Amino acid sequence: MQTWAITGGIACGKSTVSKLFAECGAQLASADEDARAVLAEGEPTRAAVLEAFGTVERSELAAKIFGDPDARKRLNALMHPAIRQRMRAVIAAAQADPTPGVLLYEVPLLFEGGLETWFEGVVVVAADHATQRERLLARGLTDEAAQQRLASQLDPDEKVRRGDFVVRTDIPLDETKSMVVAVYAAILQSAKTPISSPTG
Ligand SMILES: CC(C)(COP(=O)(O)OP(=O)(O)OC[C@H]1O[C@@H](n2cnc3c(N)ncnc32)[C@H](O)[C@@H]1O)[C@@H](O)C(=O)NCCC(=O)NCCS
Ligand SMILES: Nc1ncnc2c1ncn2[C@@H]1O[C@H](COP(=O)(O)OP(=O)(O)OP(=O)(O)O)[C@@H](O)[C@H]1O
Repeated sequence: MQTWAITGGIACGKSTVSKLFAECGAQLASADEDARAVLAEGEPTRAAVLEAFGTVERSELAAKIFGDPDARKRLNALMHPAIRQRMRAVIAAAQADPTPGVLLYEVPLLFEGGLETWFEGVVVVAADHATQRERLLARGLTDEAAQQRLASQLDPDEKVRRGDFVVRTDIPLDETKSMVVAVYAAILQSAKTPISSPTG
């Protein structure tokens, strides 16, 4: 199975676009879900975060880290090794799976963490800055909290430059869907051709 990453700025539409790829046949995994899993009851990372931050409550952690780069670095240092361990296991299982198809891993901080080399290619989900901000405000974030979250990640335009394919979401959903169908076909097409075929 091929292993591809999907990334993009906050609220650019990674989850929505991933679901559209799943409708095309892709299997999905998510580093955000891995991040939740390592904070589950009984996980060593949960105890370490609780000790360092006094809480594992998501909104409280968000309030502590998005406006404070040092705190964010400390949380990343506690959580990222465990998240990466889970990711490696999922990727290894997909690589060992001879079934044709694509595993698409949603990794918000792919380029920030230098993880793009783990994958055969990268799809970047993009929306303009105004759309991103609008979506964050619609989720109930204050203007300040939205700005902090936007500032805590690599510039989305830079992500677009580094991707193999781009899917835009600041356009009507039907057009986004058409882009996904075209990109999925191109990913399948890009599968490495065997050096020799059974027919020689
Ligand atoms: C701080 C937490 C508890 C806030 O949870 P909350 O439910 O409010 O947000 P959620 O997890 O849905 O994340 C939303 C988006 O925020 C952005 N984001 C999350 N963590 C970070 C971070 N450390 N640095 C920059 N952006 C981040 C990503 O774009 C992510 O998709 C949570 O984001 C977290 O555990 N972050 C640390 C782990 C991490 O780096 N996760 C990103 C995927 S590896
Ligand atoms: N053309 C479009 N394509 C995708 N999403 C769209 C489009 N138009 C509007 N949306 C909306 O934009 C929002 C994108 O949110 P989504 O949760 O997919 O983003 P995300 O990048 O996964 O967020 P986060 O960074 O918080 O994990 C959804 O509410 C979706 O309905």
